[in-house]
This record gives sequence, C-alpha cells and structure tokens, in this order.
Amino acid sequence: MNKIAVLGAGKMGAGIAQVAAQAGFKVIMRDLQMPLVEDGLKTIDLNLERLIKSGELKPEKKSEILSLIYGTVDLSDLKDADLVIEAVVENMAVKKQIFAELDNICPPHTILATNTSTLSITEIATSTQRHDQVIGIHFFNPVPCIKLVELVRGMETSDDTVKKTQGFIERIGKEHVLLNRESPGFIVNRILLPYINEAVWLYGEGIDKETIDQAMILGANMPIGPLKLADIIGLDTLYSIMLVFYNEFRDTKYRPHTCLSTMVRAGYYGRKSGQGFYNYE
Ligand SMILES: NC(=O)c1ccc[n+]([C@@H]2O[C@H](COP(=O)([O-])OP(=O)(O)OC[C@H]3O[C@@H](n4cnc5c(N)ncnc54)[C@H](O)[C@@H]3O)[C@@H](O)[C@H]2O)c1
Repeated sequence: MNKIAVLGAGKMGAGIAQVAAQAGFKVIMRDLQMPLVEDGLKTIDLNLERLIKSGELKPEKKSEILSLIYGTVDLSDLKDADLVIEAVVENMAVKKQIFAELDNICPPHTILATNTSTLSITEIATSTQRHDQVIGIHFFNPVPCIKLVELVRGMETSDDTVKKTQGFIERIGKEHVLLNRESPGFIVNRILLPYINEAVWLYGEGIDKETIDQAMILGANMPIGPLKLADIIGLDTLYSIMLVFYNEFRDTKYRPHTCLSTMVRAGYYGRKSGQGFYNYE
C-alpha cells in the first residue's frame, strides 16, 4: 500500500491525511472547493508546527511531510489510490453517492473505507460492486493525538481487506480494535454517549451541571465531567447519535431528554457555538 486518498479536508480528513503523510504515505486530500482544501492544509501545517515546538518533530521533517500531501477538488485524482478513506458529512445518501463514484474511478484492488461514526458499513458497501473491499476505519478526534482506531467489518468485508487495513493502521502507529460485526456506535460511542445522555437526564431532573461533572471527576476518576464533554463533542452530534441508537434498537434506554433537543433547537451546540451546558463567550 503506497498511496492513500482522503475524502473531506475537515476536522477528521485533515487529521487522517496528516498521520498518513507522517508515516511516509503519499496522500491525496480532496474536498469540494479549493478554499476548503487549503483550510485543511493550513490545519496540518499548524499541527506540525506544534509538534516541532514540543520537540516531537524535527523542523526539517515538516516540508517533507507537507510535500507528500496533494490537495485537490478533482475526484479523478483518486484513480490510483490503494486505500481511500472517506471523511465527509455524516449522511448516508451523500456517502452512498461518493462510494458509487469511487467504485467507478478506482482500480479493482482499491480498498474503500469510511470514517463514519454511526452509519452502517454494510449499507454504504451496497452502493459499490466491491462489498468485500469496503470497511469502517473509525478515527477519533483529534486524529493525531488519539491512539485508538476502531476497524469495523461490514457484513461482506473480506479477511484480506481487514488484513491490509490492519497493516495500514500499524504503519501509521495507531492501536486498533476490530469489530467483526458492525453495531451502531461501534464500541466507544456506544458506551460513552449513553453515559453522557444519562448525565443529561440528571440535569433535566434538576441537578446542576457543576455538581454532576464534579461528582464524575472526583467519584469515578473521569478526566472531565460528562456535561463538559458533551459540549466538546457538540450537543447536535450527541443528539443525532442518540437518535440513531434509539431508532436502530427501538429501546427507550437510548432516548434523549427533551432538554437536549430543546437546547439543540435553540442553537446551543456546545463549545463550537459558544453556548451549551456551559457558556464559552
Ligand atoms: N468530528 C468528530 O469528532 C468525528 C469523530 C469520528 C468520526 N467522525 C466522522 O467523520 C466524518 C467527517 O466528520 P468531520 O467532523 O471531519 O466533518 P467536517 O464537517 O469537519 O468535514 C467534512 C468535510 O467534508 C467535505 N465534503 C462534503 N462532501 C464532500 C465530497 N463529496 N467530497 C469531498 N469532500 C466533501 C466538506 O466540505 C467538509 O470540509 C463524519 O462521517 C463524522 O461522523 C467525526
């Protein structure tokens, strides 16, 4: 495996392109418009500067890493990629359309991976003629810092695809867990988000946010309280993932509290909007 392509130059796409280039892969990073590609390249540049300042990267390495990343808006530039990692919006219709296009453009050996957090790998694979070469590679935010990657098989993902993808994950220096069957939210989000949701329920019952967060920090040794973490993840993201669990399992234990839906409707998305459970302005 030599050439990696990343679709989407946003939060996740730029991070994935960076770690792949740092491992010596040639990377093509594609977004819809050139300013978005340039934003992604700027983010990578800043991240590398930070690594230089902290002594984790030799200054002379920076230009070498950046020269491995080719930014483009042209989908046909992906035609000789060995592995494509899709990191565009979390929308099944968009992802299926992209996978159908990739299936036409890429050579038969190319593995098509998705960084989806919640959507079905199996369903995404149905938009291609290579169900066995579609896999979930779920990175965590921020990609350069978080060690874990969840590798997720769709129903028809082959052993060969898993093996080659594991090789890639090892080369970029990440640890992985392999899910042999897909399940909504995989492992980390499946456990983490209902935990946060329970904290939202307590808040909805009238316990104040500081008390809930302090209890979990001091009593359960959590590095951060659940409501502060909800603000970092984004209340809109938390809400939409809880709805995926709720709809998929038809189990009321996953239902989001109405105070969460109300906050989302009010535009209280957490840190990114300046207001969530806490105020950031
Ligand atoms: N943000 C997280 O914490 C996180 C963590 C793990 C997984 N994910 C998943 O990663 C994916 C991307 O999330 P993100 O937070 O980076 O989103 P983002 O909004 O930061 O970036 C998405 C980018 O994709 C681009 N895009 C849309 N359609 C495209 C297309 N057809 N071709 C190329 N680019 C296209 C957009 O212009 C945007 O720049 C989603 O599926 C999300 O669920 C996100």
